Amino acid sequence: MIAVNDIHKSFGEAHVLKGITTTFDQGKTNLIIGQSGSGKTVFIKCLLGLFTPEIGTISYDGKVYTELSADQQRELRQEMGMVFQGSALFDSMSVSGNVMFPLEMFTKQSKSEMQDRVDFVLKRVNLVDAHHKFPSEISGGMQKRVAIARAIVMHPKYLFCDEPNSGLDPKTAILIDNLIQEITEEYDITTVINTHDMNSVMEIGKKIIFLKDGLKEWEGTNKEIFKTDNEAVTNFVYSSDLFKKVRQMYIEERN
Ligand SMILES: Nc1ncnc2c1ncn2[C@@H]1O[C@H](COP(=O)(O)OP(=O)(O)OP(=O)(O)O)[C@@H](O)[C@H]1O
Repeated sequence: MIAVNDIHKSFGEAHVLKGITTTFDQGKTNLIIGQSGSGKTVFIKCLLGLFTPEIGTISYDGKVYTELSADQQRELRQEMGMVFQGSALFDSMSVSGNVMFPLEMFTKQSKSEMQDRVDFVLKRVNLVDAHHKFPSEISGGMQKRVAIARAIVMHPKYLFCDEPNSGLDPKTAILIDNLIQEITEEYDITTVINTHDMNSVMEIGKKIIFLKDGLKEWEGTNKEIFKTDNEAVTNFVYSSDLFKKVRQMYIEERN
């Protein structure tokens, strides 16, 4: 579990995060949503330890990041997996090489141990015949699977995903969402996803944090977001007529 307590982050005069308090539960897909510029990326970078909040604390299963030694912080960061927007694979490395990279960097495992683990995670993300291919030779959806395999290869306790569905068609996006949710539950990972995808909100939003102007405007589940009267949330989530109709039908069905 990650506990965030009143964090503030500024850049010069710009006060970007203005006191956010929340928790992200283990074994759940936790989503951060909000308009462009609301502070989602800065928030996820604070969770990754890439930015240090000036005020407030972030603790990871009871360990407060800023109270750890440099070595302990490094160890904690090795427990974090990251799926970057656009996958961020190394173009010059094969699929297998990309997934093996963190093991080569951070462990002293033998080549055959590493290969076994790579084979296991690639199989887990349903990529069996792609080991020797290069990123440019596989589809965007397959690239995401490789990025997920690379993010979980070190058995992370925490998984962060920045816009995991960007650039994917709706059907592939659903498959990737489902994969992230399955992996989160199967390995009991605390997963935090920064997303603009309303389908993800509805389908895998076990906990949703809505940021507005650097503050937590609302939090709840995907069931509760259907019913909320919070105007900022409804204007954002139901900005399209289709979603407005879906919400209306859902409310009528339940009355
Ligand atoms: N390194 C930085 N230096 C100065 N200002 C920054 C920095 N990073 C982010 N900001 C500012 O913080 C604010 C929030 O940015 P952030 O990227 O977190 O928004 P976001 O919600 O992720 O937006 P989007 O959905 O478009 O990615 C913006 O006004 C941005 O200009």
